[in-house]
Amino acid sequence: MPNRCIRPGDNPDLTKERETCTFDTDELAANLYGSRRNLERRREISQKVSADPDFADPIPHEFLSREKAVDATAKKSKVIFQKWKNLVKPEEMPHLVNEAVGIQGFPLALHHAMFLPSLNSQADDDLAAEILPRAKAYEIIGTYAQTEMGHGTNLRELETTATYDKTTQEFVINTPTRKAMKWWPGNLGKMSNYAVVCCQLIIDGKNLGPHNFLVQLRCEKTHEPLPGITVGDIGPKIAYNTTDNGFLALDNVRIPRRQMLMKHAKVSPDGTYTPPIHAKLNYGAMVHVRAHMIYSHGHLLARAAAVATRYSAVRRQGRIENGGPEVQILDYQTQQHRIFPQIARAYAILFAGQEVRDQYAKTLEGIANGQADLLPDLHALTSGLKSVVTFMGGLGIEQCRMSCGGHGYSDASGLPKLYGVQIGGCTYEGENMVMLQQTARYLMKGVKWAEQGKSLSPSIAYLGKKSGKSLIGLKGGDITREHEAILETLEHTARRLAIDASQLWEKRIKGGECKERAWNGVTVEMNRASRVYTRLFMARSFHRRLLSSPSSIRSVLSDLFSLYLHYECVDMAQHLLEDGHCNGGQIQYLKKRLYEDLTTLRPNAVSLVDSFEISDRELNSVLGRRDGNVYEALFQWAKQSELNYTDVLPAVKNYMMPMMEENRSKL
Ligand SMILES: CCCCCCCC/C=C\C/C=C/C(=O)SCCNC(=O)CCNC(=O)[C@H](O)C(C)(C)COP(=O)(O)OP(=O)(O)OC[C@H]1O[C@@H](n2cnc3c(N)ncnc32)[C@H](O)[C@@H]1OP(=O)(O)O
Ligand SMILES: Cc1cc2nc3c(=O)[nH]c(=O)nc-3n(C[C@H](O)[C@H](O)[C@H](O)COP(=O)(O)OP(=O)(O)OC[C@H]3O[C@@H](n4cnc5c(N)ncnc54)[C@H](O)[C@@H]3O)c2cc1C
Repeated sequence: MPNRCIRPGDNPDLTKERETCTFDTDELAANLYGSRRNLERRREISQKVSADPDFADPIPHEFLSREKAVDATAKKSKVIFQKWKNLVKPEEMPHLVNEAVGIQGFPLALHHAMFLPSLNSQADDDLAAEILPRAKAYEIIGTYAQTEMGHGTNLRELETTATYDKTTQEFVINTPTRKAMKWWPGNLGKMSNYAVVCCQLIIDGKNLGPHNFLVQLRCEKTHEPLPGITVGDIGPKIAYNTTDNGFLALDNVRIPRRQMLMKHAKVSPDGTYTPPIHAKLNYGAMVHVRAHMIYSHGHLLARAAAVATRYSAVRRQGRIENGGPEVQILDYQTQQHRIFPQIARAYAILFAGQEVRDQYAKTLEGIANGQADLLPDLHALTSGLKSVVTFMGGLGIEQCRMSCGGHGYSDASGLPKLYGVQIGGCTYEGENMVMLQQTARYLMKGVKWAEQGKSLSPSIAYLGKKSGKSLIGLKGGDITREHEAILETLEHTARRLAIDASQLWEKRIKGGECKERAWNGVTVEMNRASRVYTRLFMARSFHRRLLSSPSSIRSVLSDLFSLYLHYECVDMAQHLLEDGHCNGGQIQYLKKRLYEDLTTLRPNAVSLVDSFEISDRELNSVLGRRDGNVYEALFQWAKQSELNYTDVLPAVKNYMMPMMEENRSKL
């Protein structure tokens, strides 16, 4: 089958892998990216970025100091948002940014991810008309400043205040304590001159809760902080080090009334407050990022899987049979068991990410027409997905890293940085344990609605179904029926965990605890229920994609889906067994099927990651390069280390040599 990755001069092991492929890699890539046209555009952008001298890197970012890396990233960002701005569609921008600057952030990341979305969805018409054209034209750079040093999760206790002064029709924005300083917002430290700042709205001494305000932070001409504003960078982090996550203190800074984001909640000139149609519409920018980060985190896992798979095809180490040749490490069952589930999960996350983006768009349409009824379902789903996907992705990337042995520990592999970026997602946009509880709240309502025979939205329709016996392992050789049997078992498990958690909660309440304390006593079980609900959604979403896929890729997607389901079930075996819905024999059957899947997928493994269609530049990994010529490239990469600029380092000359000399002279 055609695999356009085959080229002369490639590592022969990798070429052999591509020759055994049983499907059209372009067809799968086109399906993944929505159409042939989208795939072609993706390639076009990759090629043009590589050819643009403005994006050339004299040395890899890994060897730059933080300051130089920030500088290089800003320089390229200017090229993107001036020269390239009109050459790509908005939906192509993330790919362009990944290609041109990489994954560690850039000066306009938060401008795009949260500043513009906040203004778009929360500013009233007047403010939007004034500020949006300027923000969209990059005349100003903005960010989203919500988290404080003392509070990130519990937004109700944020301390920054916006007190309305009727006499001047202004808000006075103030940071009352050290721990009330805004702390963490991306691009706040050095790049942004404006921010949407989340503050407690105070009118006539009454606290009306967190609301968003547009605040200018720096002079548009000099970029110096304005009077009353203290702002800076919070320092180096595990990753995202080209992002200036920042701190901000506001000392009674006055802004006009109309700079409150008043599309939903409003304050009139005389100080009358009008609440929004849904109390949490002020949190819209977070829902926006949660809805979009699923897909981008799927892509991070896809990259790691691509690196580990390609490298494992070219790396030869050890023998499986005595006297045989050294084998490709991809032939070890343990290696396949480490890596192939990550390929399947990456596809699953990407498919789910695309579905949830569509659901987000529909919810926004409703809100624009005054209807927020789809929001609770979306909030539950995005909260669950962001938590499950970031955690799964982190584990998956780490498995991929370890599967590359020593070279996986080197920045040359690209894997340590991928991991650092990925796990940031476990914390930002709501710490995972906290967001899973948001999902659980919705599930608890769903359990009650199901008991009362009320109609349920599609994502929780399973709560209203009746369980039959698990048919796993009992349906013979028909793969379609086996998929259905597993999905039904997952539905049962998700339902059972939600009902059990609900009963545990009720029991504690009946035992005399208040609802909230009782909740804290069952949150581990609540979060389990949320995870399985989310994993069920992901499995269903993958299944929908399989059923709608063209026949040319149906077979490979079905193999991948089988592996996905078998792996998920074995991973969740405890839940399947706990209530006796499945028995030990069925789990053994699932394991046997999983090991068969590894063998089935082996000939297509490299081609499956080729279909992620990630260019060498974007992948930024010596181990994962398309041509597989890793050893020479590793040496060339290491030679660029600044420690190699000279044969004898000053550190050696000044300390080690004198020490050795002194020790020698003592003899
Ligand atoms: C676009 C591309 C993206 C690519 C990635 C870009 C990379 C950028 C990198 C990083 C950016 C990072 C940015 C940030 O981190 S911004 C800061 C994010 N902060 C958080 O997420 C804080 C988490 N905390 C909360 O969201 C809330 O405080 C809370 C939900 C935990 C609790 O809020 P609270 O006001 O106390 O509400 P309740 O728990 O009492 O809930 C009441 C009710 O409201 C529902 N609800 C809560 N939130 C929402 C919401 N956002 N939308 C809809 N509904 C919501 C909640 O479920 C309750 O419902 P009920 O049970 O029916 O009563
Ligand atoms: C890379 C990165 C980028 C970020 N970018 C931004 C940004 O652009 N803008 C912005 O405003 N913020 C940003 N943040 C901040 C981020 O949103 C917060 O750190 C996050 O919401 C978690 O809040 P916290 O730090 O207060 O954690 P905490 O709430 O202090 O969490 C600490 C621990 O307490 C637990 N915990 C807290 N509350 C509960 C609860 N109710 N139930 C059970 N357990 C609980 C948590 O699960 C966790 O284990 C960023 C953070 C990171 C790491």
